[in-house]
Amino acid sequence: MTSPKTARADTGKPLGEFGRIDRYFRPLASGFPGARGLADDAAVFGVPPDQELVVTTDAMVAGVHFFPDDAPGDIAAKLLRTNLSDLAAMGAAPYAYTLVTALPKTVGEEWLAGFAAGLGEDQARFGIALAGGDSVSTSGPITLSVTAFGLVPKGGAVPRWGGRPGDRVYVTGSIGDAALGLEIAYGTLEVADDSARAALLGRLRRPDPRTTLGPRLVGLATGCLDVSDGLVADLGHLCEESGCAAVLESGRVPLSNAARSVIGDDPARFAMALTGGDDYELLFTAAEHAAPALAALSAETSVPVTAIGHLLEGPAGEVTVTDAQGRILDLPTRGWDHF
Ligand SMILES: Nc1ncnc2c1ncn2[C@@H]1O[C@H](COP(=O)(O)OP(=O)(O)O)[C@@H](O)[C@H]1O
Ligand SMILES: Cc1ncc(C[n+]2csc(CCOP(=O)(O)OP(=O)(O)O)c2C)c(N)n1
Ligand SMILES: [Mg+2]
Ligand SMILES: [Mg+2]
Ligand SMILES: [Mg+2]
Repeated sequence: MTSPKTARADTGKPLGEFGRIDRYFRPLASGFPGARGLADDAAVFGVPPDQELVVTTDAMVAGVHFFPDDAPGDIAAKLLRTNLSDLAAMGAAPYAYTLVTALPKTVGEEWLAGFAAGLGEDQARFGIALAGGDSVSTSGPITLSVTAFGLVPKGGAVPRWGGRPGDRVYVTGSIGDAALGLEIAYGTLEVADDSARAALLGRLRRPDPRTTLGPRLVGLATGCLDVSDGLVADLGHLCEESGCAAVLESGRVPLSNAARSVIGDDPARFAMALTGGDDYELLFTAAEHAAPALAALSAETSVPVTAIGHLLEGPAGEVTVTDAQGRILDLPTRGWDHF
């Protein structure tokens, strides 16, 4: 069903709530009939009979998740991608999303135009459409939330709690870039090499959700989640839910060239990489016999998959981090906690 509505003409006057929806958000919903042209009270969409809907919500607040003066297109990309990362962690393919914007009255149309353009680019990149949302004003900082809907074969969603003692622990891509990028953004880490600096800041601002690899883990991974709070903290979450413990061999944790050069032999920076979060890589477990299939999947999708440890019987949630010599590495924290 398509909406009879089209964007209003530009009259030069402030657009107001509905004018903004018309101009900036309606075009993002045009490819998705269930959005009903953003002209109805709600969206309506079905699910193919052999699939299930996977639903995830994440919010972002200026000053907490991004800097208030970050480019609006980057903010949009991070907002959508962090949610796509949660879909990937469930083994779900992107389908549709809803958007809540709570904006201070000082946020103008230039910001909104950049934000909507960023959403549009990523919608095309990841194959997802806007289905609806809400627009409110706030006397606080910019606050944004996306609810993402994904599709997974019935019964196939990969749980956090499927890990079993003896399983290997794997991570995609590389870890720590965003955490180092955050230190650069705060001005607490000096990086002279421009390309390393740009690479680390880039991973902070525009994470790379593993939307292609995630759905391929259905039936292969025993447990999975995405790394948002920090590698050690999130492995702890998987272990808590799986009722077991883990050993994380820190010497095996994949680092980008930029991260490796910035970390050097500084243990504090290495700890930052292991616990800083914002990675949006997939952290998953699989039985030992799945190793050849995972190697083939990694080659096929061009997404690095690295074995970094294993699960074992032990107190639920306990993560022992070892160094390259097998000694226990003491970390100041496991990861991000909002409270
Ligand atoms: N305010 C809330 N109301 C309901 N469920 C919540 C709330 N906050 C978190 N959760 C749920 O708690 C679990 C852990 O949340 P979270 O750590 O944010 O997961 P993730 O890192 O994947 O976003 C998720 O299942 C999430 O849906
Ligand atoms: C300005 C700024 N300060 C700090 C951070 C770091 N940071 C903020 S929240 C967070 C954890 C992930 O966010 P959360 O809301 O916990 O996402 P979820 O775990 O629900 O996916 C991190 C690492 C940041 N990205 N930007
Ligand atoms: Mg969350
Ligand atoms: Mg998650
Ligand atoms: Mg979190």
